[in-house]
Amino acid sequence: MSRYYSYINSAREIIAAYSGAEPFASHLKKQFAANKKFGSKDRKQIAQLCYSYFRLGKSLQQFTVEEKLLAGLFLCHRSSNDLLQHLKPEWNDVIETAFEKKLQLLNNEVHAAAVFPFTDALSAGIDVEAFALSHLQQPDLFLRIRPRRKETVVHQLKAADVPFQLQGDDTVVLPNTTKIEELIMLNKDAVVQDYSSQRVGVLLKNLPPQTFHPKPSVWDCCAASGGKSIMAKDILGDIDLTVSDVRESILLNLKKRFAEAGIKHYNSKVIDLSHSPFTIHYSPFDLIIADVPCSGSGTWGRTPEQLSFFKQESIETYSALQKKICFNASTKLKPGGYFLYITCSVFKKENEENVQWLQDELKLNLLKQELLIGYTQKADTMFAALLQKPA
Ligand SMILES: C[S@@+](CC[C@H](N)C(=O)[O-])C[C@H]1O[C@@H](n2cnc3c(N)ncnc32)[C@H](O)[C@@H]1O
Repeated sequence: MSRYYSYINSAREIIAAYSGAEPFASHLKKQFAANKKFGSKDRKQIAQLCYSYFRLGKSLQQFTVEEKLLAGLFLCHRSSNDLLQHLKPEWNDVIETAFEKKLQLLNNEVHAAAVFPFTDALSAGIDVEAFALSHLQQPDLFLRIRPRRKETVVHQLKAADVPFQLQGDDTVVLPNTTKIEELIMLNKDAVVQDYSSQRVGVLLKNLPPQTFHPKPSVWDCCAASGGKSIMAKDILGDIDLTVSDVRESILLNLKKRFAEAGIKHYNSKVIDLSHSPFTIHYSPFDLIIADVPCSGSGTWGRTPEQLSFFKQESIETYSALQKKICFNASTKLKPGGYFLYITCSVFKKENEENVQWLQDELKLNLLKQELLIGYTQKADTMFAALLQKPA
């Protein structure tokens, strides 16, 4: 059997063994670890086959897995590929051709509703066709340069001779394959942060700083590894920062990252905000950042297996959890304080419908809400809303 058939077989077996219970990246890692025969070139090719397959979502159901693997490789890539050249040369010959022409070659059977089947649940303002088909491309890697580190970062990227683009004042766009941790001091000089996530910062930049005495007290109540906290510190300057998340192991990652970022003074606590009551020191807060757990549907370009494995019923479960977290967190907001609600979801039940609930049930005033469209820029799509508690 040629090595190309062997790649196809391996990809087919790895996909067949995947249940959707964990991220596909973890499954793939375990499969490769259990199968030492794969060298790094083999792993790269097999991973590319699997990811391209998942990018097609529920399209081409009538194809065999082998045909779908090849179709994925053909549609999701724009440069010649040895495997395709060997097994489907007529497609490899036209791999650089316009996307619409490639779709025609597949009888237009790869279309929006087949790639992304949850279109009726989308937030307002999403171009269904463009959003769904954006999943066929791997998103870029984005960095947010930290204050006063631009020269250093640009110098290091130039010295490493990697292709990069500066976007706006402090965003760097890189190919997703860049091993950025080997090139710059991550977290000290720049953080890996999607472009849309960086745009949430605009809402923080517009807060009136003179209203906080002596400095803003901020609680990042779903902090994970602290991406939004580091951004809040970079934008708001000297803040009294409290971080919490549901598990200690998550906060351990945050502590490591904060040490690299030079953030020394903060309070941290494990809090499960789906339960009440709970205690937290230093409350009430001037600003609560609620970057809530969500479907992640705005980021499936990075986890395309979700296009096949996500269950629409989960949207309701996430929406209910988000309401609980917001209800509990908002009890620690000062009168006149700000509540920043964030998701990386494209579903209205997690976005504008929850913001309506925050207004109706928690009596918060909406200052601004925005769907942060990323699919036109090879970035994630997110949603953010800034609300204020009446004084
Ligand atoms: C979208 S992530 C936050 C990302 C983070 N703000 C950042 O910028 O890196 C959501 C976080 O909510 C946490 N979470 C999930 N359930 C929770 C709960 N019941 N109470 C508090 N946090 C929870 C998750 O552990 C996860 O870290």
